[in-house]
Amino acid sequence: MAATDYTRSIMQPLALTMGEPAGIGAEIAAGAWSALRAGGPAFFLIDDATRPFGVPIQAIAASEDATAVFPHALPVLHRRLPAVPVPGRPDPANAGAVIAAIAEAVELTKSGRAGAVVTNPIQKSVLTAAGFKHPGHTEYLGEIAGTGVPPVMMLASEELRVVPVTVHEALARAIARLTPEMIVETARITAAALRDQFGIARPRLAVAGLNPHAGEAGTMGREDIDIVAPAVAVLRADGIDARGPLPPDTMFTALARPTYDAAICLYHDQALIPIKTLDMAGGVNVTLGLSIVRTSPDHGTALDIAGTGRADPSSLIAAIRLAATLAAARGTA
Ligand SMILES: NC(=O)C1=CN([C@@H]2O[C@H](COP(=O)(O)OP(=O)(O)OC[C@H]3O[C@@H](n4cnc5c(N)ncnc54)[C@H](O)[C@@H]3O)[C@@H](O)[C@H]2O)C=CC1
Ligand SMILES: NCC(=O)COP(=O)(O)O
Repeated sequence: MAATDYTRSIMQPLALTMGEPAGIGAEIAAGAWSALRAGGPAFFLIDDATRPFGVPIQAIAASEDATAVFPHALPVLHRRLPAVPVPGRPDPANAGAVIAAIAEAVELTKSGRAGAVVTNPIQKSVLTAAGFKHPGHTEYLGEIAGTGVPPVMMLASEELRVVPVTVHEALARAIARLTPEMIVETARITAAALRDQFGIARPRLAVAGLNPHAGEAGTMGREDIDIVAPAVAVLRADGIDARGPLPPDTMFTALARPTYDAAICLYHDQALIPIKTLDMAGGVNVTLGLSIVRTSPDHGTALDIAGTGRADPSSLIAAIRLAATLAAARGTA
């Protein structure tokens, strides 16, 4: 599904954040390095270099050192963690370092010293308890790398792209505050990104309904008539190839998926359940509407298996490859 391919020779190294130190971030970073060291895009990890990684690592002093080190060792930009990480047991004492790694990766990318940001998963509740004001990376990145439009979450795999209009909030609140304008703005940003970053000349958008059978002509809820249909009309008047509201239970079938380039969904799980069910290992989270390229694996911190050696690095590898491709297309790599 990616529009262009990356070439290591023209790449700035990608900045990979530590994520939750008690999660699987270090393990999947090591797995991704093993898979990519012989020819994939070079990256460096912002993390505590004194931790065990299970692969050869080399502490680097600056991002510029990463590409030469990468074929031989995982380059680690050393940032000390206050508390020694224990797999499966997040320590709020490390929250500041986790957030600082995200901010540093963004600064390195903005200043041209890294090609893109790839984030390892964070334990959102731990950061919130430590005072972090944002519910996730997406919202934080909108603040520190925004472009004047809301940041938009897209999850992309070979078979499907999904975009939730509302993201990290209670379902009841998401439905209560949904407006046609929110759908239109999200869909416009998505269409622009598909055209400019993914190389799709005339993106086709499928807009999900909210209610069973997209409201069944208003007999199962009026939101599809009052909120979703007017948004689709505005998009079509704009010249965007948008359809909907579509019955959400059938729009992700094998027959339906090839008929659109992205599904605009109304809430987090309407978007993420189909893509994770189809391809948890190949799905990538990419933030649209930023001044930089940012991708992430589609999964979370997996505290239940951290430290067991069972973590699959496939989604992180896909995230690194997509970041490199998008950065090359933007000319930042
Ligand atoms: N981009 C990010 O920072 C994200 C962070 N999260 C956070 O992660 C935390 C845990 O979330 P959960 O809902 O439990 O989802 P999760 O994805 O961490 O785990 C769900 C299940 O999938 C398994 N799993 C996940 N990744 C795996 C991998 N690479 N290899 C093998 N098995 C894997 C886990 O072991 C678990 O059984 C939460 O705090 C959540 O907010 C979740 C998604 C994305
Ligand atoms: N479920 C996806 C998710 O939570 C990712 O959030 P973000 O940290 O990338 O904003």
